[in-house]
Amino acid sequence: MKQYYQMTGEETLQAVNGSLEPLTEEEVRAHQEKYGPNELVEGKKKTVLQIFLEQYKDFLVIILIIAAIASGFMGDVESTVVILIVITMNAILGTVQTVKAEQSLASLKKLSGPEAKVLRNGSVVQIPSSEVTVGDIVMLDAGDYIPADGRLTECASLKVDESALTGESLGVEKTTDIIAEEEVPLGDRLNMVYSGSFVTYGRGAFVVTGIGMDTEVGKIASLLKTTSEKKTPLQVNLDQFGQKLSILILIFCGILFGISIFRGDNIGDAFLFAVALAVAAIPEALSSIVTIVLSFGTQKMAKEHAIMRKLQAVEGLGSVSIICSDKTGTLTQNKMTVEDYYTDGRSILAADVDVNDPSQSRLLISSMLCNDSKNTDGVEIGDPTETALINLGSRLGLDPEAVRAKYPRESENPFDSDRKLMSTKHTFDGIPTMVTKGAVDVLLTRMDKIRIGDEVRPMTEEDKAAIEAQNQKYSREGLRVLAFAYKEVSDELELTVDDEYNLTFIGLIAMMDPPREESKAAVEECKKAGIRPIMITGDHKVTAAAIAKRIGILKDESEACEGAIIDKMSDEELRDFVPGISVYARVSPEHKIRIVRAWQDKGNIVAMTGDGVNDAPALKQADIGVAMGITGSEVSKDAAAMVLTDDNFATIVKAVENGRNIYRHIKASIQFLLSGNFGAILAVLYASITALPVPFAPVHLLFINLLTDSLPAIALGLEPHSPDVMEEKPRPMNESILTKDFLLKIGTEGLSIGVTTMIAFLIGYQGGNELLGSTMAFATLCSARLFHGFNCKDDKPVVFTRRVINNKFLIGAFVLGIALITCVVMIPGLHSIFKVQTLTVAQLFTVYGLAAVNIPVIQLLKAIRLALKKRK
Ligand SMILES: Nc1ncnc2c1ncn2[C@@H]1O[C@H](COP(=O)(O)OP(=O)(O)OP(=O)(O)O)[C@@H](O)[C@H]1O
Ligand SMILES: [Ca+2]
Repeated sequence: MKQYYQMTGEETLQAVNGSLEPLTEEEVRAHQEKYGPNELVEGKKKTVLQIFLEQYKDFLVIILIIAAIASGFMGDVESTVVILIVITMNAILGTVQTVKAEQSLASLKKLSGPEAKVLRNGSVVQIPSSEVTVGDIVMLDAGDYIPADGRLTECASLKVDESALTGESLGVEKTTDIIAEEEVPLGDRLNMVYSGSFVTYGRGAFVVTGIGMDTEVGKIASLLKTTSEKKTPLQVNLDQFGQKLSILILIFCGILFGISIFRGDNIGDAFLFAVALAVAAIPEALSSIVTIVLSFGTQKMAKEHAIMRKLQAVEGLGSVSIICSDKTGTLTQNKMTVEDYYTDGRSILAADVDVNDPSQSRLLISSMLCNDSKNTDGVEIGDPTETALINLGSRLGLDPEAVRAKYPRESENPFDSDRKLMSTKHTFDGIPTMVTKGAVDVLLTRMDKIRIGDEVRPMTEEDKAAIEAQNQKYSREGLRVLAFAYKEVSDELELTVDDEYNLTFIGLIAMMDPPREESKAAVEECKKAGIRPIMITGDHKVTAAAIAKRIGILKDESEACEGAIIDKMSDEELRDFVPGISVYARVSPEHKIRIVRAWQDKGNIVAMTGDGVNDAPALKQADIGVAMGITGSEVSKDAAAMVLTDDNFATIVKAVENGRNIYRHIKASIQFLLSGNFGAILAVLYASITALPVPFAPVHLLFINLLTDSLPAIALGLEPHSPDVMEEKPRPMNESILTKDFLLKIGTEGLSIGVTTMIAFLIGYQGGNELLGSTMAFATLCSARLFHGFNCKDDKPVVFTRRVINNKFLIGAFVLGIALITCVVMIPGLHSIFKVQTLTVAQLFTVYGLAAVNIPVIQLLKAIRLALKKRK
């Protein structure tokens, strides 16, 4: 059989579609059914049952179950049953949380999945790559990922990076020509494109011949390692801490067990208690709390237009101290309108452009031809710089499609932001001509003639000075300026970038791109939060500085520079240079990487935006690479940690706020769990030192730790976000979550909980009634920890403010927990199961009272800690 590369594009289309027409709706559906989704099959997903069983995986829980069953055989069947029930309920709770977290992460993944442009019903539409099917015509632009394998049908300077498949790191130049040979290796099939590679330059289109596992990458996909979700730095940190803590707790429980035996207690009971204490006190849930809080937090962020592609980055957001942002579209609206024309040595308001004036009409027509944008009934497709140009034409009565039909494009050099130029070839009145547009400073070096009216003459120094002066004038007003030029060429010439010399000047077009309304406030917020905003743009320095001044990024012109100036600097020099600069203009992607690195070397966490295909390395180098969801290339999105669905600078700042909040909530949740556990251990320790009876039965500890404590812990993770996180400085990047301050807090708060618990025990035990003592201790410990949830909401005293009641989950967890513990001690039927006795109303209120004391005491501790901190 003939291979696709041995056929023409048409033959291929005929072969896969049975016709030369693009697929119809029905054919698309039929093909999707026949070939399945365009996806690489990933490793098997865990079932809910597997997740449930994993909850029991913990070694200690298994020991506990064995101990409980053993003690059941020795007579205490009720304890056994209750312990099993409590553990099962805990496992169900864990399963529900895990499944929910996984679902929300999966939906996040879907949101940030790759997209492709295909021809459907005669127009180009953007669809998820997974919906591309065999026979589709896919359109390619620089920066697009190739979503499937296929035969090229159209090719304009198309270059493709196929390194993922062939290892060849240089871009491969593609053609549509037939290849006659047989058995051509992958890398030499120049008329084919393959899934997994991406376009580095130019444009093209291809007909899809293979999707999903039938593609060349699909065939090697089974060889590729599936990357499992990496743990975040915080999780690694917590896992290590958890391990150390577990060892300490196990040693403690071992000693306790020894003491009990020494005292002559029942070995079985003592063992069960020691294991239960270990299970209860070891915080094995720490790293899963992080996952849960992150998954809910990222969902909130997605609603606020920031999609996190890497979970690890959420923590990093809180440490960001530098945000490097694009100008066009991110700080500005990217809604351009033409303000001014400059030709024949004078400037003309856009509204006054005269289509009958030879120079003005030449400029207008050139601007519509050397242009890839479209405006179909108000729907703009393409670069706003270019839509602005055709919109002006339409307003002046020239239909862009009619103009393009009259002077069809014969050849082209696509725009790229390194060259800052674009050229197309057309025939005007029988004369083949190349039209070039681009940055004024670049074009000025390429022009040697000027056209005034219908006359062409050599360009003088005065002409150049006049053009440059006009450019400065526009730029100072914050306008974006493009220059236009042309050159007569030979009929058969296929354009290359080497042709863009010896041009004839036609004129300038100045466009307005107003700053976004929210940019100024966001810049201010950054500064308040200890974050330095920096503008990095491809645009002209004067334009960039004018806009930067308007939104508060720049105070003085001296803080603006051109990217080229850093070419001459060594890395050390650059490090000393960057603090003085707030605006980098005419920047190339290589400059971006160096600027990021310089700031990182100075100990900063850097967020950097990027949209182009060449920005991917800078996005990867930055701690938080930020891609543009609307205008960004697929390659840049793939390299980024975060994608903005509204391309807005203010969204980055909002994401930082969310990141800081999420981190704070994780910390609160951990503080809650650890201080409560510590309180319980202190109570047990006190009893064993003073030779009092053990204050709790095993089921008490399990009840608290596995049931009533888990809900407030999650609720604290879902605390409403507070804007005051933006009043703090960025968190130092390698600061461990377990700072001395944090451990001190856990220690003192645990002490307060432990003391109140033991007071309750002693009150109940007064008359030697062990059961009453342990009932009161159990009920107090349980309630105290529920109250303590409110203490953990904030570092500052919040309890006497309205914020105390703003978390409905926490209130719900509190009410439910108090109701449960009250039922346990007040319903006689539950007593033998839970090893408690009925409390009198007075005793019950003693319990509540002692538990509640933890609020004023701990709030006072906070106030003292804050005061001490201030004095320092
Ligand atoms: N479509 C185009 N055709 C020709 N020249 C262009 C085109 N778009 C931009 N330019 C020129 O190239 C320069 C760089 O453009 P580029 O897209 O890299 O950055 P930008 O959009 O101006 O700024 P930012 O980097 O902030 O998004 C522009 O200042 C302009 O002079
Ligand atoms: Ca840009």
